[in-house]
Amino acid sequence: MMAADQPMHGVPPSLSAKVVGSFAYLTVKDRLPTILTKVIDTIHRNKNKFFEEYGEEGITAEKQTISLLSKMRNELQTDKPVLALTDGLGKDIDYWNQYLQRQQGVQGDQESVSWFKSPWLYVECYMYRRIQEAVWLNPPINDYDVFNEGKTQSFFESQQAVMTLCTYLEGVNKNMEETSKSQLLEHFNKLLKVSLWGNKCDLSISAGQDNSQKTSPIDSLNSLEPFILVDDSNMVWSTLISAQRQGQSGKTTSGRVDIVLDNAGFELVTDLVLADFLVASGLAREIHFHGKSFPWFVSDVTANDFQWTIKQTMAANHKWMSKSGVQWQSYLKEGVWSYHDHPFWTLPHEFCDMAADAPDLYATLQGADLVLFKGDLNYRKLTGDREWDHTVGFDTALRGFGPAPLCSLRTLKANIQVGLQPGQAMKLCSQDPDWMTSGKYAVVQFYSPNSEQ
Ligand SMILES: O=P(O)(O)OC[C@@]1(O)O[C@H](CO)[C@@H](O)[C@@H]1O
Ligand SMILES: [Mn+2]
Repeated sequence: MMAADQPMHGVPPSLSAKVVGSFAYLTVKDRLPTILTKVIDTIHRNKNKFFEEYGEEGITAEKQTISLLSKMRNELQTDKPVLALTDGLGKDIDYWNQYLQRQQGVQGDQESVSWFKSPWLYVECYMYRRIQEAVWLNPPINDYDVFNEGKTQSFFESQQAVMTLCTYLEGVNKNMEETSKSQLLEHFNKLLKVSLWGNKCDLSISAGQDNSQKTSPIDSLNSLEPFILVDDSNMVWSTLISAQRQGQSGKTTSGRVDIVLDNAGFELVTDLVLADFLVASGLAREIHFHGKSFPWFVSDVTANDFQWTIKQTMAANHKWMSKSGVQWQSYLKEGVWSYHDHPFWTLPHEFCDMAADAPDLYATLQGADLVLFKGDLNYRKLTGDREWDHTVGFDTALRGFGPAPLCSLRTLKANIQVGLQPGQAMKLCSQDPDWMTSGKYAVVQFYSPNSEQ
């Protein structure tokens, strides 16, 4: 395993809070402590609930969890060394602690692996793992999701947009038989872009503030088009088409699409709608969703969020929304859709380490005809969260990661972006200095290991 920031020929250094004034620095200095404070506040506000459920034991657990979290906030703010994990509960402990040791090896003995001196990707992931450690160490509240309130609220606040989207989906699916290939392509493009822009709605960039979708997601697409900096959607389409095979009976079968999910709330609904369309249109035979095994980066999808969202959609008092929910539930039941999680998704590793460090997950992804990676954090892990030149190819930044044809659907919320045209970044910088971190711009960036020379 390569630890982040390891000096390697031709590979740029990791983004880090050690660059004072950088986005990484501001995140570690301001956004992460704000998120921690909100977590502490949420646990405290739920004190009565814990008491009602568990009596005095619940209160003791609440106090101890808060005390561990305050201690961590203090370590962060005073740039203390990153500590080894001690909960002994997760299957991931050895990976985290080995990663810390390697990081120490990279930085050398003179400099400690501390919050502001280490790679941003590492310390940011580590904070979420330590939040989970604090919760896990404190039964009986150890299955409490500290981000649940924000995720459910963001779902309810996007109701109007969800209804619009499900109504649109119904219109598309109802006429599927008579749909020409060019109309199908048009629908595909729209729903792929809806899923792309759904990524604007994460709660980590806003440090937990409301960031839900209020306007019609379909109507906004045209005006958002100029903000897509790289648009490889035609390659996603051709990958799906070339995965289609003629069976012996003359029936066409299509490929398997894996979606590496990002946020719950509106973004998840956009992903489910896209997945529904892919299956209903015959562009995909099977969808595998990949989520997180514990609460992560404020709004990321866990198994619980996934099931809850489908149940809520089914129970909605809106004809097309509930119809969609019922359909999704039956796709799951029939195995056309499936939900998976793997500890690797909640490790700090760059994806180029996956083949060596999580060979089982790598092999799973190799079974897909197309893997869609949602969101900013997945993009950071795809590209290693490094100071790449903006004109470096996506394939170069992937550094050998390529289990299957893949595509990143990401709105830009961290200062990393590869695969741009010469001069494109400079122009953006002069027009809009925050272009990499505001979530206003997006990319649909594709790579296929099959097209390697
Ligand atoms: O992966 P997501 O949900 O699109 O974004 C997660 C995110 O908000 O978290 C970090 C902020 O701290 C940024 O890297 C990134 O923008
Ligand atoms: Mn996220």
